[in-house]
Amino acid sequence: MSKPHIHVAVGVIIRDNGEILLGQRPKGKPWEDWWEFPGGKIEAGESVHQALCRELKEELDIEVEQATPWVNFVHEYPKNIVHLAFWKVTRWQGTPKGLENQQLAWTLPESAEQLGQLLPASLPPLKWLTTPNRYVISAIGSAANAPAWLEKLDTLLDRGIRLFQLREPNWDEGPKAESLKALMQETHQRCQQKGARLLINSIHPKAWWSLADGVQLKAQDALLLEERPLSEDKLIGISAHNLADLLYANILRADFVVLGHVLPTVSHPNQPPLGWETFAQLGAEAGLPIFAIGGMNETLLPVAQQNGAHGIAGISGW
Ligand SMILES: Nc1nc2c([nH]c(=O)n2[C@H]2C[C@H](O)[C@@H](COP(=O)(O)OP(=O)(O)OP(=O)(O)O)O2)c(=O)[nH]1
Ligand SMILES: [Mg+2]
Repeated sequence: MSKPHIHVAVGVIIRDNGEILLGQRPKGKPWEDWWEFPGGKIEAGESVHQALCRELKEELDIEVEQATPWVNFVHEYPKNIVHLAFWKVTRWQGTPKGLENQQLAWTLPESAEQLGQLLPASLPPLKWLTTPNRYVISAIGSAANAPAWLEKLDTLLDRGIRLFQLREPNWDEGPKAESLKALMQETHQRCQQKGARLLINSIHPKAWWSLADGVQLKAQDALLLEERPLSEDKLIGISAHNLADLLYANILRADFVVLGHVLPTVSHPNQPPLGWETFAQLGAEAGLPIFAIGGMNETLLPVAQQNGAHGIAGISGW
């Protein structure tokens, strides 16, 4: 017999200091005592947003004021298949109370598992939450431009950017040059000092990926792989342009996807942009956090998030 599908609206309620709210499932429900994000089943005729607001009122007595779609994630349990629509809730009225006699706890994502066992499908969001939401991509070109790049890097680190990508298809000595490797190592060291991460585009040698914090795979390079190419402690991003790329990112168990280009951009003048509507539709199928790329700048981060993005990525615009 085929398993039933359950559609659930889930609130990832986030305080300004990064803490999230978890609740312990009440006695008598399936998975009693396991920790989860507040939320519950979407009823017939309800939108996800309506279900989210209703569930958070019923379970916590809060009124949602600001919420954005984040990741739709499917998980197969022994008895059913759950479709979890994770939404970020960033503003609400009232103080959460356990109206179903459930225990509640505020915790940083990295400490959440100290509370006790979390539902299996609720573990991936803890890792996603540690992924920064602004992703800066290099375009340095040559060793002569290295001082200007390092100065820009320091400025961006000071501004709180915590995710970078080295991507130098047009490096004057070629993308495998020793001069570029040396600059990669200097860049990585400066990132490490500030707790930022540096990914290496897959046009560069594979040996560099694990010297840094992981890889950003071009879509066609991802398709050549059969499994996740690096261990869980590294980050894997995949550049996607269509639904097939997104689904393949899932198979490779990537950490996130960069999807675009969303708006017109000088780097792809002859290809039509996706636009926000298509971005949102495709993103809803990804099952992973998504960065919007193409014509982005920081003022567009809220727009991107309203359209389901985890964050924004780009070369210029910082
Ligand atoms: N709320 C929530 N549900 C989750 C999470 N992770 C996860 O696998 N689930 C699963 C467990 C359940 O099978 C389903 C949610 O159903 P539920 O029992 O909470 O639904 P509900 O609040 O509407 O409760 P009820 O009225 O049906 O008793 O989704 C999570 O983080 N939060
Ligand atoms: Mg519930």
